[in-house]
Amino acid sequence: MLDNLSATKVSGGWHKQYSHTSTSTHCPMRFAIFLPPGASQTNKVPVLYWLSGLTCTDENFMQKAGAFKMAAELGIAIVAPDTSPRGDTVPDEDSYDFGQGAGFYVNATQAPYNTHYNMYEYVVNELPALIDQHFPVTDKKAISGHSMGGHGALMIALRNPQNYTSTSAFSPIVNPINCPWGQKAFSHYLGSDKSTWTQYDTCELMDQANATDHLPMRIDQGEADNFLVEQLKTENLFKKVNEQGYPAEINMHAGYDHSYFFISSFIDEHLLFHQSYLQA
Ligand SMILES: N[C@@H](CCC(=O)N[C@@H](CSC=O)C(=O)NCC(=O)O)C(=O)O
Repeated sequence: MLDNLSATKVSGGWHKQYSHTSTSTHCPMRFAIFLPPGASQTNKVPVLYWLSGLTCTDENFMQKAGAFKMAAELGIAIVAPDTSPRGDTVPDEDSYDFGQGAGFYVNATQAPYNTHYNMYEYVVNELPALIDQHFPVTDKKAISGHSMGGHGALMIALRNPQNYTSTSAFSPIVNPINCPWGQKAFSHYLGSDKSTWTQYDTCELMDQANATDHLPMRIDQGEADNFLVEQLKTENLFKKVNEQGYPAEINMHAGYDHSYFFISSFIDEHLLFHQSYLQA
């Protein structure tokens, strides 16, 4: 059952927030959806799933990205889930890069995280089924995200190419098994056996991708991003894309940092990129 928390008209469409009890994360989960003008059961629209980064909820992208005007024009719905399970019964840690707000889009295997921290299952299966059931959407889906959410979007698209028409990311963590954010999260959620980590690593997954499963991919990265060298490791993705001949466009931008100022500067280009595949 969906509980409607808010409904706000914007750019001729509607921004709505919902809560529901999740079978994947065993707690109430919140998500937001933008429905463009005219979306109805007789005029279904494609969906862009947006995965946010560390510390975010369903609200950061919706309030800061400035995506509604273009999404309304193109007739694309946008769905933004929360970034982790939440609540008093959900294990947490007093840090911004692990625990609540930092689910890393994996299915945790280690106690005490494995009851609730199943964001991979939630984003890949449960949420799209819920959206398909309750909203006027077609079966065309794209997936995008920022930072930890960029990792989630690319990784999920690489593992489930049949589910999506295209994928994109802003400032993604592309090689989490080799950066401090990823190593901290994966060691707690997945345990010390690093062979279980590679299934959630974009660079590793690129090595395994069949050419027939390649998806159109776009990445935008700010050159003044404080996290670029230590955490995001975009250069490792450049190498993989070249080695594998993966159809990814990686755009570096002088002067831009890691913030939503950067995302809002290029979100229209990402929506237009996805539009060309969603409407094909
Ligand atoms: N130092 C910050 C780190 C948090 C941060 O920068 N979060 C980013 C995502 S980082 C990678 O996933 C973000 O999107 N923040 C929300 C926003 O609205 O800008 C801290 O301590 O908070």
